Amino acid sequence: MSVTVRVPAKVNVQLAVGAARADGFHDLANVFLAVGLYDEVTVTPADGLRVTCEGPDAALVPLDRTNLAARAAIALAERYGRTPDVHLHIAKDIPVAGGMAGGSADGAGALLACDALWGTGASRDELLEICAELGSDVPFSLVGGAALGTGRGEKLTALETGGAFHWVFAMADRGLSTPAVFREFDRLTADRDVPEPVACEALLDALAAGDPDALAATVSNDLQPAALSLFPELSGTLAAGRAAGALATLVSGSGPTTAFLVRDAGSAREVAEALRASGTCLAVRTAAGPVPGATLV
Ligand SMILES: C[C@@](CO)(OP(=O)(O)O)[C@H](O)COP(=O)(O)OP(=O)(O)OC[C@H]1O[C@@H](n2ccc(N)nc2=O)[C@H](O)[C@@H]1O
Ligand SMILES: Nc1ncnc2c1ncn2[C@@H]1O[C@H](COP(=O)(O)OP(=O)(O)O)[C@@H](O)[C@H]1O
Repeated sequence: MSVTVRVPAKVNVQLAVGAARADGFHDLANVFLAVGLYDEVTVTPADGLRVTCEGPDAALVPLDRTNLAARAAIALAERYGRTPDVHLHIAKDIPVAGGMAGGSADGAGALLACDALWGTGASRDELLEICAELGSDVPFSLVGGAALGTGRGEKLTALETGGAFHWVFAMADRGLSTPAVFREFDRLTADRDVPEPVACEALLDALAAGDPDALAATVSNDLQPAALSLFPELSGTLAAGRAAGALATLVSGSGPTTAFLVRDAGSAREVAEALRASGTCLAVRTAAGPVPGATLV
C-alpha cells in the first residue's frame, strides 16, 4: 500500500526582514502565496528508509537523511515510537534551491503521507509543530493558500484572497543558498538600523480584493538586493519580464527564481513566451495561486 501527497510551491508577495536574532534567524513578515507548481511525495512501506527522486532537477536533491522528506519521516516516527521504514519517492517539479520552497514542500508532503500510512492520529497542531522543527517554510507548505508568516516565518495566520493571481516564473541556471542570501542581507544592512518587519496593510487589502494591479503596486522583497548582489544576472531577467508587460517583477524569496505577476492566463502565456525568447533564464513556467497546501491524492 502506498500513499501519495501533492504539495505546491510558494511565492512570497511580501518578504519584510528584520535584523538577525541571537539564534541567527531573522524575524519576518512573510506573506506567502501557494502556487500551482507541485512536487508529489509517495510513501511505501519498506525494509529501511530510502529516498528516490525523479524530475529535471533530481540530480541536485540529496537522497540521504538530510533530505527534508526523510527528516520529516524520521521526526514523525520518533514522536510515535516507531522506525521510519519507508521508501519515499519524490516526483519533483519545483525548482531546487530556487526560493520556491521545494524542499519544504517535500518535508510537508512526506509528513502528511507517513501520517496517513501509519495512522498516527496526530492532530493538525502536532503536524504543524513538527513542520516548524523541520524548517521555517515547512508549516506553510502544509497549509497552503495565502498566509502571513511571522517569527521566522513559521507562525501562520491564514489570509483572505478575493481571486486567483496569475504568475510567470523564470528559473535560473544555478541555485542560491538561503543562508548565504540572509548573510548578504546582513552585510548590506550592517551600517543601518533594520526596522521591525510588518505586513503591509495595502498588500493584504489587494490580496483580499483579488486585485492584481493593487497587488503589483505593493509587492516587496527585502532579500531582493541581497539575491541580486550574489546573482547580478537576475536583473536582466527582471528587466526582460518588465519589458514584456508584467505588472510586477520580483525575486521569489531568497531566489534565484524570478516571479512576474500578470493580469490573466493569456498575459501569462505572452510574458512566458517573451521571457523564453529573451535568453535570460533557463526555463519558464506559468502558475496561478492561491492553491491548497499538502493534499492526499
Ligand atoms: C527565504 C524564505 C522565504 O520564505 O524561503 P526560500 O526563499 O529560501 O524558499 C524562508 O525564510 C527560508 O525558509 P527555510 O528554507 O525553511 O529556512 P530554514 O531551513 O528555516 O533556515 C535556513 C537558514 O536560513 C536563514 N533564515 C531562515 C529563515 C529566517 N526567518 N531567518 C533566517 O535567517 C538561517 O540562516 C537559517 O539557518
Ligand atoms: N526534498 C528536497 N528537495 C530539494 N532540496 C532539498 C530537499 N531536501 C533537502 N534539500 C536541500 O535544500 C536545499 C534548498 O532547497 P529548496 O528547498 O529547493 O530551495 P529553497 O530553500 O530556495 O526554496 C537544496 O539545495 C538541497 O541541498
